Amino acid sequence: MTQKILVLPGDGIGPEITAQASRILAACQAQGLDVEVEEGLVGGSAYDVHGEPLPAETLEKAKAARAILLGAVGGPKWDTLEDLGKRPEKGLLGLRKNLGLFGNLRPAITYPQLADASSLKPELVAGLDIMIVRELTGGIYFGQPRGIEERDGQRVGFNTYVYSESEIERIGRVAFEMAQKRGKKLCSVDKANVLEVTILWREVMERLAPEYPDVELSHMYVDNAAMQLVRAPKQFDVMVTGNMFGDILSDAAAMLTGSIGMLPSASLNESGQGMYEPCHGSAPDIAGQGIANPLATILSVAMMLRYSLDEPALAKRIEDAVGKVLDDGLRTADIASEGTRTVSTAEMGDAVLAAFESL
Ligand SMILES: NC(=O)C1=CN([C@@H]2O[C@H](COP(=O)(O)OP(=O)(O)OC[C@H]3O[C@@H](n4cnc5c(N)ncnc54)[C@H](O)[C@@H]3O)[C@@H](O)[C@H]2O)C=CC1
Ligand SMILES: CC(C)CC(=O)C(=O)O
Ligand SMILES: [Mg+2]
Repeated sequence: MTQKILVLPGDGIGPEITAQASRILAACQAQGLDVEVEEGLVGGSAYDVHGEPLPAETLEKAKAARAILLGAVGGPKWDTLEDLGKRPEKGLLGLRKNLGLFGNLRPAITYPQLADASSLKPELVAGLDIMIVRELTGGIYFGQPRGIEERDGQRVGFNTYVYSESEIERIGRVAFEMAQKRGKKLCSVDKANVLEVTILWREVMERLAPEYPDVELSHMYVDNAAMQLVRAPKQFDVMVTGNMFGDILSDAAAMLTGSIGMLPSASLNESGQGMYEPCHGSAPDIAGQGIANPLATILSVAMMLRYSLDEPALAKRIEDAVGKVLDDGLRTADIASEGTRTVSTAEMGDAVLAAFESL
C-alpha cells in the first residue's frame, strides 16, 4: 500500500537541507519505495501565510502521513512575537504533542572519516556510537502551569517540570528495548538529588530493570553526564532522559561527531508513525548562503526508512552513501579540515545522490 510522506521544510536553512534530503527520497522511490510525497507549511513560514505556526491543514496532512520529514523552524524574524503560541517553535512542539511522538531517538555516531573534525581528540571519539533516547512530549517544555505574572510588585516567570509514572514508563521501555538491541548498557540521566520529578523518574527506571535482566542500568546526574560526555563519551551506549536534559545533551553530543549538522533524529509514537528531522535548528546565521550541512537531514531519511517504513536495506544504502562521500574527502564548511574539499549544500546533495545510485 502506498504510504504518505509529508515534507515540512520550515524556516532558515530548513528549505535548503530538506531539498537535498527530498532528492534522496525521490531516488528511493525510483528504487521501488512505494510512497506519495507532499509538502506543507510549519513554523515561521506558516505563520507568515496563515497567522499560526501549525495551521489545521498541516496538522491534518501530518496525521494522515506515515512519516514526516521536517527541516527546522524559527528565526529572528519571529523572535519578537509576544504571543509564544504564535512562535515557530510552538508549531514544532504542537506537531510532536498532537501526534504523540514521545520517543525521540538521537544517535551520535562519529564517522571514522570525521574523527579529526570532532571537538575532542580523535582517540576519544573513534568508534563512538551513542543513542540518546529523549522523552519528547512531556516534562518542562509542556508542563502546566506556565507563564509570567505579577507577584508582590514584580514579574515572575515560571514553568512546571512534571512527569507521570506512565510517561516515564513508556520512554523507559523504549530505552531498555533499544539497549537490548545494542550494547546492553542503559544510563538514565536525571537530577534526583534536587528534583522530585526525577526521583520518580529514577524509581520507575529501577522498577522496569528486572524485566530487562540482560541490560545493565546505571544512573547519572545531568551535570555529571554533560561532563562525562566530553571527558570519556565511549563509556555510554544508550542514554535515557527527559525532554529538556535530552535537548541539551544531544547538542553537546553533536560536537563529538564533528558538527550539529551530522545528528539526525527520529520521533516516534506508539504506532510507529514518526517525524524525522536533524537535531539542529534553522541556523539563521548561515541561512540562504548554500553552505549548511544537509547530512543530518539526509541521515534522518535513513532513520525514516528504518523506523517507519520498514526498509532497512535502503536505509543502510543511504548511510553507506554518506560514508562514501566522506571517504572521497567532500565536506561542508562545518566539518572541513586540512586536505578535504569544501562543498556547498547542493554539491553535498549531488555527491550523496551519486554515491547512493552507484551502490
Ligand atoms: N528543531 C528545530 O526546528 C529547532 C529550532 N531551533 C530554532 O532555530 C533558531 C536558531 O537557533 P540556534 O540556537 O542558533 O541553533 P541552531 O542549531 O540553529 O544553530 C546553532 C549553530 O549551529 C550551526 N548549524 C546548525 N545547523 C547546521 C548545519 N546543518 N550545518 C552547518 N551549521 C549548522 C549554526 O550555523 C549555528 O552557528 C532559533 O529560532 C531556535 O528556536 C533550535 C533548535 C531546534
Ligand atoms: C523548539 C525546540 C524544543 C527544538 C529543539 O531544540 C530540539 O528539539 O532539539
Ligand atoms: Mg535542541
